[in-house]
Amino acid sequence: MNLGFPRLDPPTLLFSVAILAAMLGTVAFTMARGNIGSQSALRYWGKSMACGAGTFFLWTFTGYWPFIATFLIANLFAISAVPLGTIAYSKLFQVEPPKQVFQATVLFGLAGVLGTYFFDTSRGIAIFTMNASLAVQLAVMGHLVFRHRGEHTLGISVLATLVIAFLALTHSARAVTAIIGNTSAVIPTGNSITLIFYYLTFVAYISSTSIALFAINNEKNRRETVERLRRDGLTGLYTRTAFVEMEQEIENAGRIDGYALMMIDIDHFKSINDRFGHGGGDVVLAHVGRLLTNAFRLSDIVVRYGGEEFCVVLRACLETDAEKYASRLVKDANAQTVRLPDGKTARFTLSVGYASALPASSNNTLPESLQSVINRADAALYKAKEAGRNQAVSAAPLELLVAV
Ligand SMILES: Nc1nc2c(ncn2[C@@H]2O[C@H](COP(=O)(O)OP(=O)(O)OP(=O)(O)O)[C@@H](O)[C@H]2O)c(=O)[nH]1
Repeated sequence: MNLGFPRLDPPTLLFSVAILAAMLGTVAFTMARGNIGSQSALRYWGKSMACGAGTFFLWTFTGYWPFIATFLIANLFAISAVPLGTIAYSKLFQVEPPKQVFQATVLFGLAGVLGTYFFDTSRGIAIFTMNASLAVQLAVMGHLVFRHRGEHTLGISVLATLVIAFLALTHSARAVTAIIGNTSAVIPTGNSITLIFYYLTFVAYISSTSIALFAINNEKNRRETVERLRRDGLTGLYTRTAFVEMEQEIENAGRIDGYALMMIDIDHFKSINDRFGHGGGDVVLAHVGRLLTNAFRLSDIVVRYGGEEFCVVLRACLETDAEKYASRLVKDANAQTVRLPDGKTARFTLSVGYASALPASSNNTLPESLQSVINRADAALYKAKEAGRNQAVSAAPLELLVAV
């Protein structure tokens, strides 16, 4: 049995890497069709892989095809691949890509190549500008992937970062050797162990970065789907089921910072439905959903609790602030007019019952359950309705309820 290492020859490897990059690019373009949210990111990734495939494919024909293709165009593809890939990651992470860095590196990299092609300047300059630019581009990409490594995609993100960093170091080393005198032209199809090593690193690069991008995209889709299922279709607010799932988290956070809770109900909503039809009522409900979303902080939890009843948890909110916010909400609702699709305008008022849950550090001995706070706010809402609606009423404190 021969246990020797199989012979890997650079031309076959080059061709195989080109096919692998083309395949991964095709997968990205195909996935882009079904991923509305990440369409642009996946398309950029497809373009990046296409550039990679183009570079390696053209290098395969070094010596057979014209120099303009195997040198000039191949290097143009090579210097564009990493920026396109980094833009793909930026789109996925919803951050601004460092466009100026890419413009500068593309121009710098190509300057040496154009010099060699048109003015016959030293190959060493082209080797330096291309490799130095690629090293910078890869460093930027690696930094981005590492900075946004998610909890669920940690392993593949770290692996991709390590491979990107290694490739960046490889290009830096080549740039340095070009400065200190090794300006000999590299023939991509030449038989050298260094080339084989470089191409294998490239296999690791395109595989790990593609898998990382696809995995991050999957995770993003999963999170968005879960989030969508937790939202009410009409108002976009959390559903009651989602609210119940947050119970433990609200109670735990409340023990440290306390919170206020409001139960909010649209007054005489049945008559709004009677006057404007169920569709008109739906438009008013959606309007109230937006009003509540805009009225509170992003960290607060706004829930469609029932048909025309809403619940808001105001994190770390003092009793006096809760009173202020509840009164302001009632006042704001009074000032609203809702334009309906048939041109009519509807108005509405709100009744609010609010209660405060104190943090564990205050005097109360046993922390109050979320359900108990809801019950107190609900009782206050009932009082607001009884007192004539269109007003906010504070709930009886917990101690008083216990004493009764
Ligand atoms: N358009 C629409 N109406 C809904 C929806 N869910 C519940 N409703 C209606 O909301 C109305 C609630 O009526 P009630 O509970 O009697 O209360 P109200 O008329 O608001 O009176 P008060 O709460 O006492 O001020 C009912 O007519 C329900 O049919 C919905 O998703 N869309």
